[in-house]
Amino acid sequence: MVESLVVSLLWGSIFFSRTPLDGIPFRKPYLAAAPSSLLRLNLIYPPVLRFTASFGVVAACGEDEGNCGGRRGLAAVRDIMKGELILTVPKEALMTSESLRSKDQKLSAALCKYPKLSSSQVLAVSLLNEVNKGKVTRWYPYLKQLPRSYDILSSFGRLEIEALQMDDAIWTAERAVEKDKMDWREATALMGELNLKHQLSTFKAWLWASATISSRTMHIPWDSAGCLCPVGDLFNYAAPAEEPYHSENKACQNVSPLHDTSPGKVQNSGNSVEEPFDAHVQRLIDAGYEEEIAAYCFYARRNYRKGDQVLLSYGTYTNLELLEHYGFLLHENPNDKAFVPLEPDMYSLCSWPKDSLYIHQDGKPSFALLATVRLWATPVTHRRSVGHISHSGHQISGENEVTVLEWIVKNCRALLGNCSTSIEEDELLLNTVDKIQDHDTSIDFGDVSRACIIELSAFLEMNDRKQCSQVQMCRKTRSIHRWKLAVEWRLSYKRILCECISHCNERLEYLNLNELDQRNSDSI
Ligand SMILES: C[S@@+](CC[C@H](N)C(=O)[O-])C[C@H]1O[C@@H](n2cnc3c(N)ncnc32)[C@H](O)[C@@H]1O
Repeated sequence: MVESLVVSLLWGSIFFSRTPLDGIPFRKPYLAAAPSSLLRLNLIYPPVLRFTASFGVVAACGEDEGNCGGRRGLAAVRDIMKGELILTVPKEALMTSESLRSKDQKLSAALCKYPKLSSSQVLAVSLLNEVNKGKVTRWYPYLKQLPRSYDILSSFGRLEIEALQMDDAIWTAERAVEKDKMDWREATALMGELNLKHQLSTFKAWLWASATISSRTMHIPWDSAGCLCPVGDLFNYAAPAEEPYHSENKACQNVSPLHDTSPGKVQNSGNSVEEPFDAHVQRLIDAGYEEEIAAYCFYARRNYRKGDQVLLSYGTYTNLELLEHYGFLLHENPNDKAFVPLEPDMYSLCSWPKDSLYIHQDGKPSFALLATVRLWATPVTHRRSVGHISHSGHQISGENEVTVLEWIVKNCRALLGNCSTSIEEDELLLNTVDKIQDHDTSIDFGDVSRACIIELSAFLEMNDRKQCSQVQMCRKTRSIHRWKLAVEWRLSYKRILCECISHCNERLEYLNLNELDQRNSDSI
């Protein structure tokens, strides 16, 4: 049996660091110092007292705001084996639209009048309605510890969106903002009927509710909006590691934010999962709702040492998707991708879905991208006869391959050339901003472009804290954080494009050498 509750909650400043959380252990001294107490966990939400847990809750809030987005996580209080059940959260402790409306007649009656609202809109209104109740709701302790603001794309302002630089990303961010605006407008009549306080009916409040749902809900079979799961929603993310690296089968990935946690785990009599796993089955199954015991169950996806941070895979995401749904990105994300704009007639040439035509994080073009460009680079009259070669992933001819690689290089270069700053300038911007934030005033801007200076000036203005109220300071801090996320995102994207250029150039060199060898041997 899983040992009974050994949980501690600690507020400290462990993760006030710019390093990604993924893989970084919590500092053991903090963990050792953490008061192991049911009482502390009880602060989050009383029913968690009945949870089974074999990890500690380590809270780390390092910034001037109370609950700043993603600084807390869960750490093991003892060694944990891969496959062990580490947390169960009973159904009655899950916050769902259904559980909220079943205890609130007014909400239930009002919702009946708006059958066209989506599940996410219903959950957002239900969440705001619960917050509106203040201390009288049984959910108050849980609601109180939710982050006060988020950094998902729909919360980005103009400057932050423009800092993404790439058209696709800017479009994604604008679409996210628009979607939230539309959802909010459609729900305003319902919120009016519920007499929500003015500040809970604003677009800002809607953004908060929508971001809470996007970044914290977990998949449940009976509601596509998912559920909020106290304590379970403190697990931070690690990209699915055992993912076959170049798997391009998107169909079974990325099912839903937050946690694509398909149930179906095989369990043996002790609470560990049978080994060996089928890597495919293992991929996204470290948590899920289990009907038989009516609880959300969390399993360790690997072995952990005492003090390690315990991580969960929410699914397979590119950095832009992580930013869109969760408000963070990974500096080393094996599932990151870059997309180059294709020629219009390329789409009609292939049956591959558009999102399979991309460049891998290591710079290699995807199978589908290569196959498509190979066919496109073939004279129209020959395409039918060589279609099977491109579809099997082989090069059509040396000449064709050179055209393909050169086309990819040209397009990567064009994308990089369209950006107002270079990779080096982005690195410099991030370093400079860190220095400014660390109060180091001796900054050498060096030889940078005008765009870089304009962006830096905008940042300095943002960072100007003179005569700022506490609220304005918080707003500025968030804005700077989002802007940095945008710069980090475009930097990682540009690095993929650069890797791709190097990869294609190496291949071109190899092909040229081969051709030279061939010519030499022909002439002998
Ligand atoms: C389900 S919550 C996890 C708990 C959260 N850290 C907290 O303090 O409440 C998901 C959020 O945590 C943060 N997060 C999760 N994994 C992260 C990671 N690997 N790096 C940075 N932030 C992460 C992001 O803000 C994300 O939206």
